[in-house]
Amino acid sequence: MKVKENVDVLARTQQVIETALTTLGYDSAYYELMKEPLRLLTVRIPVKMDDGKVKVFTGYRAQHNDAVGPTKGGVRFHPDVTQEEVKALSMWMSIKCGITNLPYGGGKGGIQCDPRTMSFGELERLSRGYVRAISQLVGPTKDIPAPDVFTNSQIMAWMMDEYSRIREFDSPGFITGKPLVLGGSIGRESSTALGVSIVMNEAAKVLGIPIQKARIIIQGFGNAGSYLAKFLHDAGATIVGISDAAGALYDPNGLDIEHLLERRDSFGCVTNLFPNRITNQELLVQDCDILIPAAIENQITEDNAHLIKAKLLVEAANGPTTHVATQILTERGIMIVPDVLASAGGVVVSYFEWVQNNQGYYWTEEEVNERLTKILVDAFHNVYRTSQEKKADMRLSAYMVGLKRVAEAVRWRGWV
Ligand SMILES: NC(=O)C1=CN([C@@H]2O[C@H](COP(=O)(O)OP(=O)(O)OC[C@H]3O[C@@H](n4cnc5c(N)ncnc54)[C@H](O)[C@@H]3O)[C@@H](O)[C@H]2O)C=CC1
Ligand SMILES: O=C(O)CCC(=O)C(=O)O
Repeated sequence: MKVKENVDVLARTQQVIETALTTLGYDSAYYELMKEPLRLLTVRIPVKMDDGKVKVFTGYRAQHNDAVGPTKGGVRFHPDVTQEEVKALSMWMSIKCGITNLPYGGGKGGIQCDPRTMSFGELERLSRGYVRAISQLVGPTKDIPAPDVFTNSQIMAWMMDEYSRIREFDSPGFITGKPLVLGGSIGRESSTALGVSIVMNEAAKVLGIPIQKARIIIQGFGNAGSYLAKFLHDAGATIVGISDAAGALYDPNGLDIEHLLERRDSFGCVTNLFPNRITNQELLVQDCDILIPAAIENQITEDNAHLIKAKLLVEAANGPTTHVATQILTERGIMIVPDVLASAGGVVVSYFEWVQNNQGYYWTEEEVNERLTKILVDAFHNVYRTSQEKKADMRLSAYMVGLKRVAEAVRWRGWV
């Protein structure tokens, strides 16, 4: 009987990190240091619920490596959050920051909860409780959180306010993804999607796919997926499929994106309004030129990789494709723009937000977009060139580019 592939995100990340460091010629001590976060904090957060009862939530904050600079990465609120997932997510952040030359290492946080079933007040108390629990470990020069799945600018605002109260001074640089009036950056909300479209354009040029004629499927209709649908639709592409946690919609003639954007709820759900929806798994194997997973991990596995019809897979989500699926798709000649490159636009504009907070001087939309575009176009070509030179797949190449920067900082500091 065939053994099922191990889809554990931490194990597969460690595997690629080890291969990347070995290929780059670093000795095993570098891998020993980087195969786990330097620090992982687990916290228990008591929250008074609206019915008067206390519910205790589990949360995490992982700091993968701070040799390059303070750690940086989002906080997710999701029922499936685990310690292993948060660790892997923090490692991916180190690689993203390395690829884009940001002065950060990787961090990530998460709370096991379902914000879709919680009131505004309960969410505020949970967000503030999380900050109180992790406040010793984080800060504008230590570790800077940001939004991720099911967290948004309101949650960032509560977290920033709680941190400022604890420290007794206004600390906008503690967190990014804030509302503009509290020191947010123009363009942060749409930056992950804009970044995906920038690197996708570069990949499409390499493959000779004209975006205006491309048929595109996007899995996930939240922050990343919905802005992406808008940008690509506005650029003339045909969005033939979208999905959310409730299911998926597919129309080979193109979906009415404006209507779907108007009807989606604050958790990125809209397909529940349509009786003709299909499943997320059915959507992924429909006909298209470009497939963009923008939801959660482990969506493309050994079970469906051989059925994918797209010529280009652009990973807006973190970790959507397993190790075996990466091999199958690469062998089939399908180009993968890996998560650590494709979804880096968010952290790049978060960095711009932090710089603006430190300066107290705010940039225009043109300045943000121009700088973001330059960083990501360079990053794409650096990773693509590495893949050609080393005859490596795009994921391994991205890990090599990102980890080299971390390894060099580790070496100069004399840690290894
Ligand atoms: N928001 C950001 O700045 C960044 C987000 N990302 C990644 O992009 C992906 C999406 O994040 P956001 O758009 O921010 O989150 P979001 O919370 O705004 O949207 C999540 C979307 O995924 C859908 N979803 C949730 N569970 C699902 C499931 N089991 N099956 C199918 N769909 C499901 C939701 O319905 C929603 O449409 C995540 O992997 C995240 O880590 C990466 C870089 C930055
Ligand atoms: O904006 C940030 O600092 C981090 C975004 C993030 O969590 C990610 O890229 O996965």
